[in-house]
Amino acid sequence: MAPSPIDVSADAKRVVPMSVMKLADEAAPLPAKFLKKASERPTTAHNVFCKEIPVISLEGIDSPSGRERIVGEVRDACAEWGIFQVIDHGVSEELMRKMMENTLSFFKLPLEEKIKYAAKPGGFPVGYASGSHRADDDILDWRELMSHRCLPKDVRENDYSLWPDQPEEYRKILVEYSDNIDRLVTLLLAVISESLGLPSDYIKNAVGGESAEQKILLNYYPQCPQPDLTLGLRKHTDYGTITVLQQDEVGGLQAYKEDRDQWVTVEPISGALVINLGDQIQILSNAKYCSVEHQAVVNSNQTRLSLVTFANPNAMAQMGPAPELLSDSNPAKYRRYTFKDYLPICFAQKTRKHYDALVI
Ligand SMILES: O=C(O)CCC(=O)C(=O)O
Ligand SMILES: [Fe+2]
Repeated sequence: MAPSPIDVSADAKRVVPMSVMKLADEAAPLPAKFLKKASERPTTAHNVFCKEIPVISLEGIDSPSGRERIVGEVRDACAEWGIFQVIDHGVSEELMRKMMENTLSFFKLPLEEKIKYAAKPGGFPVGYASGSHRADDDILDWRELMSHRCLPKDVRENDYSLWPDQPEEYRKILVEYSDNIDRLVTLLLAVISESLGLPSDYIKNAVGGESAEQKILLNYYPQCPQPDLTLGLRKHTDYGTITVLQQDEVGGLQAYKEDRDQWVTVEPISGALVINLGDQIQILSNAKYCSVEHQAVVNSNQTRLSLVTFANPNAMAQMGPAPELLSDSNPAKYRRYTFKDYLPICFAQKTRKHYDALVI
């Protein structure tokens, strides 16, 4: 008997047990595999937006007074929120729109086509997955995802077999987007360095300069028959340096405001990009800044897309609190490590606060 077209390998079968998009079309009730524990279910709706999360214009970054304002606003946003939005950031709205269109076209392909790019289980997914990319997950997330290793360039070039050849412009647009977001990341790392009183190139150098890693993750959250009982993406912190997130107009990204014990929903602002601090900034800043816990909620009548760029250190980068920030009154809170050793901690430990494993 000819193998079924989706039966591409034992690994792929484990990673892509079903299409969440297809389940969404079949409507209620929510399959039990997606039922989150009561303590993990959403408490704030996808469309109740928090107006306090800072929105920072990067216009004027090249003038001394503009830069001073931006560094000050970024310092406050990092210390108070760990998440903020940027506008006037130099990534064109046309490119952002094309990325959204291409991503949507990819997810609309038949499952047989998407599964050609199925991610292997374990670690950070590379390729397509649905519900979860972990082989051992009991409760799944209500999302499909597609993910690519984009930088450094030699990694990207080795990875093209997992880059779809349709829609036609997918690869070209993704490369352009990757390069544009990388420029923005370089700028933001300079501003964050300055906001900590460090030289502009400090963090960029600490994470491996031009050898730093970039991954782009595309999330598709179908409409969900019972959104109160599940999540599009469970709560976590991002393990890398910083994350740049483009979301559509639906809303669903939520950040946990620890001092208020409250989940707040990030308002979708056309043309804006959301910036999340990752664990590496928390550790490098010796917890002056914190990586924010966040999650994605879903809703019953709209699908949602988010395009997420992770700027991570190079695997061999030596990470730890910046010695320049330490003193007798501010001793190191975390031990030093090689970034490649951080990932197994993240994926072995099912808790969200991976950096706890490094606390001195
Ligand atoms: O879709 C979102 O808004 C959140 C995505 C996210 O946090 C992630 O992919 O790490
Ligand atoms: Fe995240």
